[in-house]
Amino acid sequence: MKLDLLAKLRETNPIVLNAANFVTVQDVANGLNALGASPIMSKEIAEVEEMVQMASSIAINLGTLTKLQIMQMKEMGLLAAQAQKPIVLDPVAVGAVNYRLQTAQKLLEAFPATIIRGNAGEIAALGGFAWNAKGIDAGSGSGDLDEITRKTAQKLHCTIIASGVTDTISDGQNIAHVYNGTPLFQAHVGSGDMLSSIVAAFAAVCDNSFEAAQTACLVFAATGELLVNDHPEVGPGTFSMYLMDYLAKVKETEITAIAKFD
Ligand SMILES: Nc1ncnc2c1ncn2[C@@H]1O[C@H](COP(=O)(O)OP(=O)(O)OP(=O)(O)O)[C@@H](O)[C@H]1O
Ligand SMILES: Cc1ncsc1CCO
Ligand SMILES: [Mg+2]
Repeated sequence: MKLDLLAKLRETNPIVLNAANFVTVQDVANGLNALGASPIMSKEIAEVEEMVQMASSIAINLGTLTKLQIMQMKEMGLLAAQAQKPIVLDPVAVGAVNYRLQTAQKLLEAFPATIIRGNAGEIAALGGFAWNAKGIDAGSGSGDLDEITRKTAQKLHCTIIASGVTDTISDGQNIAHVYNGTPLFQAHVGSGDMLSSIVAAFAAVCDNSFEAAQTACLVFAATGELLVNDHPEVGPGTFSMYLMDYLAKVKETEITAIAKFD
């Protein structure tokens, strides 16, 4: 686990360009900013070229897509791939909405994702595995998440993160798990969107996408766990306030002290 990437991220302050969804856009921007990256959001195709040029990595979120936005996302992905900048895709609800699955597949035919971060229902859908996804939530399934994650990474030639109680990460060969977290992440809509953009921030400061993905998952999940340990009274509202505070101040040593991964 390369936790020293957190200091590198804060020193480098990488610009992360986001095609965000309109539900959680502010949490995504504030989460990136609090952690030490520099967020910028865009949905205008005319500015894509300049945006990609200035960005260190990009995060494409399918949460509230429109036909116009899909065109912009495709252009963003193509230009980022040409410039060899890391591309993170968050395939929101592709397990529940067929149009979204087809859109994600078309985008992935147009450009390669470096890392795809979704919940179990979303990753299973991309990999072609049976799962009962529920809207934006993971839903339920009985498949082996290690196998689903590894095979989906092989199929799509990228690093895959299947997040949840345990985050499962694979580059198609290796498998890693992050066991930290708190159920309050589920009570806050957009935890996954924040994680995807934070994955992009780590990918901006680390050439190895598998390592960047693991570190991002540990930093985010452990930060949530630390804040709940310090403030056991938090509910969904105060959790998200504290999450911003803790993303800004969390130290590598504090994460190391509670880290649970393999
Ligand atoms: N029950 C849980 N216990 C501990 N951590 C959790 C739990 N559920 C989710 N997490 C953590 O929440 C973060 C977001 O992952 P999640 O799988 O909930 O994304 P998501 O379903 O895409 O969320 P959203 O749609 O709200 O953006 C990850 O860091 C994950 O480890
Ligand atoms: C609730 C919701 N609907 C579309 S995107 C989104 C935020 C979680 O991704
Ligand atoms: Mg999600």
